[in-house]
Amino acid sequence: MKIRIDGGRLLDEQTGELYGANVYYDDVEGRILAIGRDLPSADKTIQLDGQLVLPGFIDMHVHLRDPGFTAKETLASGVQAAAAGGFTEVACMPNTSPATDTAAVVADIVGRSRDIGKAGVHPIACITVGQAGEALTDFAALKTAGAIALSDDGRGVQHGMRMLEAMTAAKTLEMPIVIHSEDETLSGDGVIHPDAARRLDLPGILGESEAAMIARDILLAERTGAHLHVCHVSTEQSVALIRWGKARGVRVTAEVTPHHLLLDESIITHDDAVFKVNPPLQSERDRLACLAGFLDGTLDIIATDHAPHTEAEKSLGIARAPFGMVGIETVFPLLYTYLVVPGIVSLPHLVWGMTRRPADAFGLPGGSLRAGAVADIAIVDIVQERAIEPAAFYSRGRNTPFAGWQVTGWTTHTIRRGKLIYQQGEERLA
Ligand SMILES: NC(=O)N[C@@H](CC(=O)O)C(=O)O
Ligand SMILES: [Zn+2]
Ligand SMILES: [Zn+2]
Repeated sequence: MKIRIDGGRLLDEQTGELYGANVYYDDVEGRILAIGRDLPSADKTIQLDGQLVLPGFIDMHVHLRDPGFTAKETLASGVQAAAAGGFTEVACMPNTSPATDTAAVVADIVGRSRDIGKAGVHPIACITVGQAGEALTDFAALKTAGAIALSDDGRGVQHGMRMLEAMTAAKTLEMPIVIHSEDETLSGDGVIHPDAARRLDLPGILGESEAAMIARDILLAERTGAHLHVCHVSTEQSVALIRWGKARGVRVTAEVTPHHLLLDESIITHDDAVFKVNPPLQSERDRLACLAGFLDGTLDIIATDHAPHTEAEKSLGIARAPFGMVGIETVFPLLYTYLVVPGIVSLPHLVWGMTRRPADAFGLPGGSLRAGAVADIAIVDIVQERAIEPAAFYSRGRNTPFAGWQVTGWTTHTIRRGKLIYQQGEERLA
C-alpha cells in the first residue's frame, strides 16, 4: 500500500528550518518514496494539521526487564511504551535474569520483540558472564545472534585489565563498548549526591566515581582503537574528560539523559525514592555542564536510561529502593517544553540528538527523512498540552520524578518501516 502523510511540517536536514511538505511511503517496502508538495495519489492518507513529522526516535539505553523482571516491564509493555514515546528503535540493556550474556537470550529478545511488532529492539549484551566482572562473554556469538554492542550496565567493569581485554576483543569485531562508569571503591554504598545525602542523613555517592572510570576507559579506548560509548554522563568532570578524549581523536561517544539535563540534587527535599537514580541527580553546576556538553556535541546523543521498577520497590525509601526512573514516554515532551520552547536548545539540535546522531554512532538505519530512507517516522503535536500522568503510561513502570509537569510535544503516531506501530489513545497490549 502507498500511504501519504499530508499537512505536516518537516525539518530541513541541511538548514534545520521547519517547512510544510507531505511524505509518501510504501508499507511493504518500508521506505519513503518521495517528500514534497505534489505527490502521487495514495491508498491511504494520514491528514495532519501542522504537526511535526520527524524521523523516528532512537533510544540507545533502555531497560526492558524481560526476561526475568516482568513485574517491572515486559517486552510488550516496553516496546509499546517506546512506540508511544515516538521511538522506532531502542537498544536494551543486559541486566535481565538470566543476564543477556548468551546468544540464546539475545536471540529470544530479538525474536519476541519482532513478533510484537512495535519499536525495533537491539540487544546490548553483557561484557562479562553474569555481569560479575570476571570472565568475558563470547562476543562473536553474541554479535551473530543480534547484539549490537556490549555493556555490563547496572554495574561498571571494576577490573582495568579485564576492560582492556574486552576492548581489544570488541575492536576486532567492531562492536562498541558501552560503559556504566562507576568505580565502586569510590561510590561505596552511597545512594544520592553528597549534598542531598547530608540533608537526609544518607550515604552519598562521590561524583569522582563516575569521572575516574571514564578517564580510565578513554585511555584504554585510545590504546585499543575500540569505540567507547559512555552511558548517562552526569558530572562536569566527566564532560571535560570526554571533551578531552574527543580532542585527542579517541573514538568516544556519549549520552545524556533527560533527568540529568532537567533536574539537580536540590529537588530531593524528602525521602522519596522516585528521585533515586544511578548516576545520581548531581549539582546545578554539573547539570549546566551536561547541557553545555550536549550543545557543543561532546555529549552526542540523548538516551533515556528508561529504568522501570514496581511501586512496591520504589516505596521502600531512598536507602533501600532500587536505582532508576522511567523516561521513554516523556523524553521528547519534556525536552521540547523545557529546553526548546525557552530557547535553550534548538529544535533541530534536540531532534538530531534523538535520531541522526544515535543512528550514526551505532550504524542503525533511520535518523533521517528523505526519499529512499526507511519509513521510520514520529509525528508529534506541539499544540496539545497536558500534565504528565504516570497512570496513563503504557510502561508498567510509573517511577517518574516528572509527574504533574505540564508539557507539549506528545506523539500522535509512530510509523516503523511503513507500518503504524502507535496511534495516540490505542489500547494497552496484554
Ligand atoms: N540507572 C539506574 O538507576 N538504574 C538502572 C541501571 C543503570 O542504568 O545503571 C536499572 O537497571 O534500574
Ligand atoms: Zn548504568
Ligand atoms: Zn541503564
